[in-house]
Amino acid sequence: MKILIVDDTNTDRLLLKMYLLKLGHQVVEAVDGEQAIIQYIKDANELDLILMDVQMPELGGFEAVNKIRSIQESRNLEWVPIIFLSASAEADDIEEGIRAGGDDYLIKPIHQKVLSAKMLAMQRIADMRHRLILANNVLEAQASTDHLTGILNRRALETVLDREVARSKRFASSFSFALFDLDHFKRVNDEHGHDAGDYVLAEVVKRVSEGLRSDDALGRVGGEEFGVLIVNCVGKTAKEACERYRQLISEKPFYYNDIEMNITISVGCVTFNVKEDSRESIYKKADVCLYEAKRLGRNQVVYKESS
Ligand SMILES: Nc1nc2c(ncn2[C@@H]2O[C@H](COP(=O)(O)OP(=O)(O)OP(=O)(O)O)[C@@H](O)[C@H]2O)c(=O)[nH]1
Repeated sequence: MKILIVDDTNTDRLLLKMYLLKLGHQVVEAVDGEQAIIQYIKDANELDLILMDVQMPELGGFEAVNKIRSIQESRNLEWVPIIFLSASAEADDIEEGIRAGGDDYLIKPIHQKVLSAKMLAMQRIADMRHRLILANNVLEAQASTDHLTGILNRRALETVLDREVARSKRFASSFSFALFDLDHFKRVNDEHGHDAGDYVLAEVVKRVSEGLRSDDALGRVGGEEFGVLIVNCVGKTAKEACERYRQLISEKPFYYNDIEMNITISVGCVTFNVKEDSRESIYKKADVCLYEAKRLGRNQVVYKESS
């Protein structure tokens, strides 16, 4: 485990450090409450345990832990178990420590056997926490991914759009947003089956992805409808980017088993107006352009400066 020891008494801190090193743990040190807070902010994602002395000058252990817990909450940092170390065995002190945000309390001087037994228990908690963090990462990735194509799903694309809208408003910069939809896709399913349709959807994503720049984001917003956030790109250049996506789909046929299919897309694109647009308004405007592209005969791009 990576353990933060907080103690203003050098001998206590060094003795504890030597013992923990002997048990195979990694140790970082802080000599007072303030340093402990700084160290926690720096290492929150790596720390497995904090051992906190209670009686320290300036910022005492209880106050330091109180602050650590509120920083953890407000900055959404990792929870780390905290054990207080104190010469006082008073029930009131133990109660105050746990209320301040500590998870356990050891009375000094700490018997080596008690310490090593506690470390064993903490190791189990640390292992469980790591497993939970890993499982959570997997779940988060799954919750933001479209299963069929592997790109962002609608919810995740909206989150990316929200971030870009906020960035644009802060820096008075702009971006463009495109919605595209496969033309007469129902026919693919009807004539060649759902598997062929699924293949086409995945292949469309592959081809359009080739035309994206690294900061752009592509997401599947509906059955056969996709959204593209085109960053730092407005006007003629945005329209050209959409033309590129359109051509990547129409320029060569799709093959599924021995079936040849000619696929096209219609694209609606708008540029974000910093003064008046929101995520919802730009989405609606792109949708109106897409509808226009369909109405004009499909396989084309309709681009409008947002006004
Ligand atoms: N294979 C497959 N088909 C899907 C999926 N999601 C939606 N679809 C199909 O997409 C088709 C959409 O049909 P429509 O909304 O009529 O649109 P369209 O045929 O593309 O016609 P236009 O958009 O007007 O050009 C329907 O047949 C849906 O079943 C999917 O995940 N896989």
